[in-house]
Amino acid sequence: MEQRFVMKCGGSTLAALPAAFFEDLRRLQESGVKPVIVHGGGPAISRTLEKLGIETEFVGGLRRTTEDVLDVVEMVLSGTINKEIVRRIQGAGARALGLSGVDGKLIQARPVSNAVEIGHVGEVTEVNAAVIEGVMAMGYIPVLAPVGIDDAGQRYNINADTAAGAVASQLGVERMIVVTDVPGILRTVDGEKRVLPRVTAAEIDEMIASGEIYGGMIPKVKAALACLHGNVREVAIVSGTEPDVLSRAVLEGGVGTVIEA
Ligand SMILES: Nc1ncnc2c1ncn2[C@@H]1O[C@H](COP(=O)(O)OP(=O)(O)O)[C@@H](O)[C@H]1O
Ligand SMILES: CC(=O)N[C@@H](CCC(=O)OP(=O)(O)O)C(=O)O
Repeated sequence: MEQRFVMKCGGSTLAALPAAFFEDLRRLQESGVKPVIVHGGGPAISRTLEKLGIETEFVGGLRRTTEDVLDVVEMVLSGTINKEIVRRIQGAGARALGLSGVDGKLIQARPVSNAVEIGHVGEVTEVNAAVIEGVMAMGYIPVLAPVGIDDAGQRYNINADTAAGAVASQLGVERMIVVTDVPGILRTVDGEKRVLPRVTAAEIDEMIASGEIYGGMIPKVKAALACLHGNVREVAIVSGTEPDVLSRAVLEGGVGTVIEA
């Protein structure tokens, strides 16, 4: 079986991911499935900025990224977090290769349209799929930090959901699994919070407008809607602490909230 998928691993859930999560990933890889990981690390970036006394703020869900902030973003994402995930995968007995979007120009980017206001934040223009595929062909799980680069060598801070969606599109995988700290998109029905098993683009628009989808869930649903074309036919938003969540989401489907093309 040759089945590929992109997994986005959110900073909100990294510390809570049990060893069993990475063992599940190893078993999937052993069964012939090829994962590509794109990770976040927003909370760790915020903690480090705070320790260094550098102010940080989010504008429309994106971190305002000055030159000083960019240094910390790269240090934390491409260094600490990227290597932590690589170590955990290796600890589970699988092979992983950690890279950022700067390495081999894996994630090429340009400034977002409101860059004057929010600084060095990027949007993806191109993903070097051939190198990612080469890493997979060697039997390694690519682990990508969402720092992008342009032809002039400028680095960009890219939201990890956006970067994962772009990687999924360009690799043409069938599924993207967004691993986070909630079991899916929640909606209050009869005073009770419930996970929506499926959600349409129209419902997403409605829930953003009503404030039922807010904060860090907004870039996830936007990235999902943006990548659902071509081969990408399903994005699942799942919790990383549910047993065997990855293998169930990849092999069976119907886990967490599913957004379909
Ligand atoms: N409708 C919703 N259902 C579930 N979570 C939501 C919803 N709207 C907003 N959220 C928030 O989105 C968060 C996940 O986004 P975020 O904290 O950015 O995670 P990550 O680091 O995994 O990207 C949840 O913890 C929750 O606070
Ligand atoms: C531009 C922008 O906001 N970049 C994010 C990159 C990390 C990220 O997206 O991490 P999570 O997936 O854990 O939220 C940031 O600086 O926090």
